Amino acid sequence: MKFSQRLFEKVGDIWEKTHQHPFVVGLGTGELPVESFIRYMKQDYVYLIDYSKMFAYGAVKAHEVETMAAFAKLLDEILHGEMDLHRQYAERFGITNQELEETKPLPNNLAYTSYMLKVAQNGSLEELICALLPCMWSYWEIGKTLAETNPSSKEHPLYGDWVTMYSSDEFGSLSLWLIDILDRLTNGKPERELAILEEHFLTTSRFEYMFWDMAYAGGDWPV
Ligand SMILES: Cc1ncc(CO)c(N)n1
Repeated sequence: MKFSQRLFEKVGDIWEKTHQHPFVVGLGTGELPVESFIRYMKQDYVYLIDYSKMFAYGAVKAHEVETMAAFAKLLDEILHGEMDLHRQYAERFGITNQELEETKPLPNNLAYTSYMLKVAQNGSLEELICALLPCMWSYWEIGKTLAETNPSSKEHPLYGDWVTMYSSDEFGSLSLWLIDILDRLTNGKPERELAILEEHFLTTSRFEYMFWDMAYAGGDWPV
């Protein structure tokens, strides 16, 4: 079995719960309260600033020039493509770019990005990919599922752009590219090393769920 298949099976229950989360369901039906979406968009913007740095670290950790170039290109695409979606949404709500950038991360967001960046700084390329992959892969799964189960969700006046971006083949190709690198790097690795990689994938899959929960319900510092 390919290692990516093993990972996918390992997090099956967590990802299923993510698909059933009221925030995710509400994005598809259009019934998500707008306050939750605004909180999500602001939190996700500062998340993406750290997330984009994962690709900079990817270029540092890569073993081949072609892989370095692909990570560098993706860094640029996140800063100018994916984050444009958030800037456009913000503009509709009268939120400036400065306000977006100055968003204080809520505890779950901070914990999530700190974990990912720690793995990127201290770990191997395989570890970095395993910490990063649930982000893009689970979003693609969500985008595709929403577009399939609610065919009109891509047309929704507010959430349609979100569903369109994350269900796209272009976005999906990022996951497929990382999955392919990971399967090549892990081929023949001892179980001891694979278990560490699996743990990163499991941890960031849990953080993904917690991010939806935070976006939906808040979850500020208790004191
Ligand atoms: C929290 C989170 N995970 C994944 C993605 C997909 O890039 C995103 N924008 N935000």
